[in-house]
Amino acid sequence: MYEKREAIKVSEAVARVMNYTKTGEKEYIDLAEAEGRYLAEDIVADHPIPPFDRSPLDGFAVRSKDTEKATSDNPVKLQVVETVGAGHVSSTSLEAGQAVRVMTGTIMPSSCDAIVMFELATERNEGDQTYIEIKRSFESGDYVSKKGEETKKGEVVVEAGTKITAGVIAVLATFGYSEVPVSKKPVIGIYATGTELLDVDEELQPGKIRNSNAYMIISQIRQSGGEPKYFGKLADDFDLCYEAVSESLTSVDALITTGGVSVGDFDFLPEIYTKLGANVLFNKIAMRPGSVTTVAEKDGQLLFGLSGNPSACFVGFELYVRPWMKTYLQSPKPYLQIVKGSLTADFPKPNPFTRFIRSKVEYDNGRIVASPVGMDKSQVVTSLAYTDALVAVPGGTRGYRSGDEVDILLLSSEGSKEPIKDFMKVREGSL
Ligand SMILES: Nc1nc2c(c(=O)[nH]1)N[C@H]1C(S)=C(S)[C@@H](COP(=O)(O)OP(=O)(O)OC[C@H]3O[C@@H](n4cnc5c(N)ncnc54)[C@H](O)[C@@H]3O)O[C@H]1N2
Ligand code: MOO
Ligand SMILES: [Mg+2]
Repeated sequence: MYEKREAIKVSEAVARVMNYTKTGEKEYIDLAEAEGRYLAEDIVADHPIPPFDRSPLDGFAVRSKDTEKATSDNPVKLQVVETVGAGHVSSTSLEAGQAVRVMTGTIMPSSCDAIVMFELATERNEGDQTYIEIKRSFESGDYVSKKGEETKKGEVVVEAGTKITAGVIAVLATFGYSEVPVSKKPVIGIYATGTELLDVDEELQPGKIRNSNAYMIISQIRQSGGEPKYFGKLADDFDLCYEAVSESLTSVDALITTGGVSVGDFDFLPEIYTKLGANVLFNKIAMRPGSVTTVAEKDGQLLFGLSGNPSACFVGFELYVRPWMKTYLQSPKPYLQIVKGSLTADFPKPNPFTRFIRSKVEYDNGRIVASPVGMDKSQVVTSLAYTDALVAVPGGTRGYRSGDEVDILLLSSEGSKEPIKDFMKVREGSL
């Protein structure tokens, strides 16, 4: 029997999901494997950077007071008594009128307090002695890269929840993290439901289509920092689906199903949630695509019932699964980043529900513009290939014109700490 569903707002649906956040445990992994993972701890500098006063130039380490009187007419002459490369420590205690030849990165010789770059010194040999002439004075500290000038000991250099990029890896290596504390990846189970589904390597048959959603979701989970656990596809059979869903819950942090959440005769997810005794957080959202996206909770574990329609499934993941996963990974920015930019094409459809137009963002004269990438229907798959943003057209509007300023949800940005609020309306009347 068909049951009418109450549509809730997108912001409310996200908030209900986020009432069930968890954070992953900490584990240690090899630095070389750490890219793309999320830090489980603040990284605190256990030593200053630079760790010692050093020369930032190839040149000569000098005692500044020896250069006090140097001018172009009256150059000061210093004797070069040693050459030291980075990694070595000067063994000389300098006397007045002496200098040490040093390379970039060399620890400052103890009795020197300034660096004169090669370009500012004239070198000459007299017998077996080398001398330099300097035509200007140097202050104490001139051109010395001071210990701790970049980072003081005890400073937090990277915060917990940060995604590990090449730059973070450089910092971790600097501070000796051969093993990196990261949040365990949330294990997200996936079931694709539908008797019509073929495996990717199967020939098409009448009435059947290939299962694209499972592979799309696997990729979305990885992109959000999680570990997909694909259980396979299920034919539309209640007992089969119930058993499979109920059994899988023991081995995952959350479960995604795709398909079978609407009101069709073979849409079994709603009944499965009932039989499991799960609490349905919502089963209708005032959005397109993905209005039938359903989320249920059993003993604190979430079951994301994404739509079978590919675009609806894609959008449902980005809006509801992703922030939950990012919070598991301790990201301080779990929500989708929203920016304002202009639309490059008319979008004349009236919208009772908020519409998320699959789009691609680009920069035009320094401004962000979003171009819709294909047919705007829930069942469409091909437009997803170019989608890296969703343009939000709020419910109650009569469509937008090219050039209108709109809210753009960026899918390839790390995220935002601000939860989704109501989207900006350009106009309420007809075009
Ligand atoms: N009477 C009504 N009918 C429908 C409503 C409604 O409100 N009243 N909602 C429509 C909307 S909106 C959507 S979205 C779909 C959602 O359907 P389900 O989530 O129940 O998904 P299915 O019925 O299983 O499949 C829908 C569609 O998607 C294809 N599909 C399913 N799984 C996959 C997959 N893994 N890979 C690729 N494509 C998949 C499936 O073949 C169907 O064509 O319901 C509307 N109906
Ligand atoms: O849930 Mo459907 O995708 O809104 O079209
Ligand atoms: Mg259905």
